[in-house]
Amino acid sequence: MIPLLHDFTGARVLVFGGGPVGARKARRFAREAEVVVVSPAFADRDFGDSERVRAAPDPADVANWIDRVDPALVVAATDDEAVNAAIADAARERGILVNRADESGGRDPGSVVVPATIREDPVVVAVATGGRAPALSKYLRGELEETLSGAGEMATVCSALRSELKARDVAPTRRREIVTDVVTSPDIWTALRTGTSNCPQVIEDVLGEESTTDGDRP
Ligand SMILES: C[C@@]1(CC(=O)O)c2cc3[nH]c(cc4nc(cc5[nH]c(cc(n2)[C@H]1CCC(=O)O)[C@@](C)(CC(=O)O)[C@@H]5CCC(=O)O)C(CC(=O)O)=C4CCC(=O)O)c(CCC(=O)O)c3CC(=O)O
Ligand SMILES: NC(=O)C1=CN([C@@H]2O[C@H](COP(=O)(O)OP(=O)(O)OC[C@H]3O[C@@H](n4cnc5c(N)ncnc54)[C@H](O)[C@@H]3O)[C@@H](O)[C@H]2O)C=CC1
Repeated sequence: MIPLLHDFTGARVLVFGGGPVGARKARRFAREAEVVVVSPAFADRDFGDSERVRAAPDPADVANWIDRVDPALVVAATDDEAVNAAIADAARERGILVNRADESGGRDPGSVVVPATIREDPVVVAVATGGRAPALSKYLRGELEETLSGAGEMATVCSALRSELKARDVAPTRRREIVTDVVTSPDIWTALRTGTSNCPQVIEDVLGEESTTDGDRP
């Protein structure tokens, strides 16, 4: 399986199953997509900003639901294996992505695994184990959260710095050196994490140093 980032803005996601797992997937996709959850019962959970429809389609009905909702992705999160299998078949026949929550390895074409995710916007890190060990994905997410602290702010600094350097016609090789120095500087990481510096301040410091260096050149 190959990790990709998929933009679900304006897309629909159809979730079958209103248990804790269906709720978790609904919350996740509702960040961007229009989510519809179909289930005979809904656990007392947060389903995010999703539409809930009370129904218990049998395996022969799921294709009709998919055709009606016309989703980009279908999630099979019921506790009924025959229903989940029918959902996967119907999605595959229609070329729609499918996430089966009740399956680990041996996945079919078009199937999607939902990774454990760390967000430090705009930085995103996803962890998966090929479906083998979801508990490990969850554990590693916890570990990585600490490592990634400040990465969002660092991304903002790099992006603004690149624009500034381009605007000043700094040569591409020199631009790369400067950005690499910033991103590998333990002092800047610490300053961003502790809030003792911020994006405009870092950029002012770096550009100040760069113009001094320029001035020193023969
Ligand atoms: C294949 C996959 C399909 C998919 O759902 O996309 C899948 C499948 C299954 N999960 C099962 C169990 C558990 N899943 C979790 C947790 C998470 N599971 C997630 C993803 C995935 N789970 C995909 C693979 C990801 C990968 O490659 O690693 C996470 C990362 C993302 C999310 O779901 O949002 C989320 C953590 C989110 C976070 O906190 O960051 C926990 C831990 C807990 O609940 O505390 C347990 C109990 C402990 C255990 O069993 O490991 C079972 C057995 C059911 C049974 O029979 O009992 C199956 C089915 C099977 O394995 O056959
Ligand atoms: N991917 C993951 O992280 C995990 C996956 N699982 C798997 O996912 C499945 C769902 O997990 P839970 O939410 O904990 O189970 P659950 O049993 O609490 O919920 C299942 C939901 O499916 C609904 N349902 C039953 N028949 C349906 C139908 N025909 N159409 C639509 N909805 C229907 C039920 O009303 C219930 O709301 C489990 O059977 C298990 O195999 C379990 C734990 C974690």
